[in-house]
Amino acid sequence: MSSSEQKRVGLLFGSFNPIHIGHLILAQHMVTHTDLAEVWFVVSPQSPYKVGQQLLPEQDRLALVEAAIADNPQLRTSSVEFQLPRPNYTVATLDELGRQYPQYQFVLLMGGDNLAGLAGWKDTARIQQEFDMYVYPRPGYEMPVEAANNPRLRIVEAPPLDISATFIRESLHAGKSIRYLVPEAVEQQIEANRYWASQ
Ligand SMILES: Nc1ncnc2c1ncn2[C@@H]1O[C@H](COP(=O)(O)OP(=O)(O)OP(=O)(O)O)[C@@H](O)[C@H]1O
Ligand SMILES: O=C(O)c1ccc[n+]([C@@H]2O[C@H](COP(=O)([O-])O)[C@@H](O)[C@H]2O)c1
Repeated sequence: MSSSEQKRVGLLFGSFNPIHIGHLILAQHMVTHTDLAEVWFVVSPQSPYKVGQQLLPEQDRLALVEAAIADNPQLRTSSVEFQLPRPNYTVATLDELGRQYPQYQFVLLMGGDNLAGLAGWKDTARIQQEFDMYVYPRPGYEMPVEAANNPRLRIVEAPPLDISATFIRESLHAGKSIRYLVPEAVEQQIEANRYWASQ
């Protein structure tokens, strides 16, 4: 199959601790306004940049992502990293997905904050050579100047959203509502399980 015939699938890697509408709007924007047929949310049990941080167990984070996208056929979850060594280096996951799905062409999706840290990732040069990357602007993060020199990188102009999982966890710790910051099904699941509850 030639590369022009392959289905293009966007991969949004993240801790999703928890998933929020920033992730969902990013994914939907990419599926609607680019050549991607699908976006997969790849839940990372352990980001190399979050070692030592308290994270909800990965199965619970995955369940929240599944609840968030259940009614959207263009969005999917992937738990491929659950079986891979930790911390989860994205290059290893991309190799594994390439082995499992040779029929797809994968594109990396990320927010501007992750692009700013990309130079410090494992095998950055190989990732940049082998994969197209679509970047969604994130308030507070300038696009690095080197980004302009990468022919495989595309900055997708999209409405910026100043929403983070950190803010959601802090709101829950403080006993504040997270209504509209996450889908209703996610809010209900968080409440029912008292994730990040104040006491
Ligand atoms: N509001 C947003 N705008 C653009 N990109 C975002 C936004 N929120 C998350 N992303 C992107 O989604 C991916 C996964 O992010 P992650 O799961 O770390 O969420 P987060 O909100 O940044 O979490 P935390 O606040 O816990 O660090 C990253 O590529 C990140 O850049
Ligand atoms: O491969 C790396 O070196 C690497 C370094 C930092 C982050 N990542 C991945 O980037 C994704 C978002 O990470 P984070 O820390 O913003 O939640 C997550 O899937 C991490 O595994 C990957």
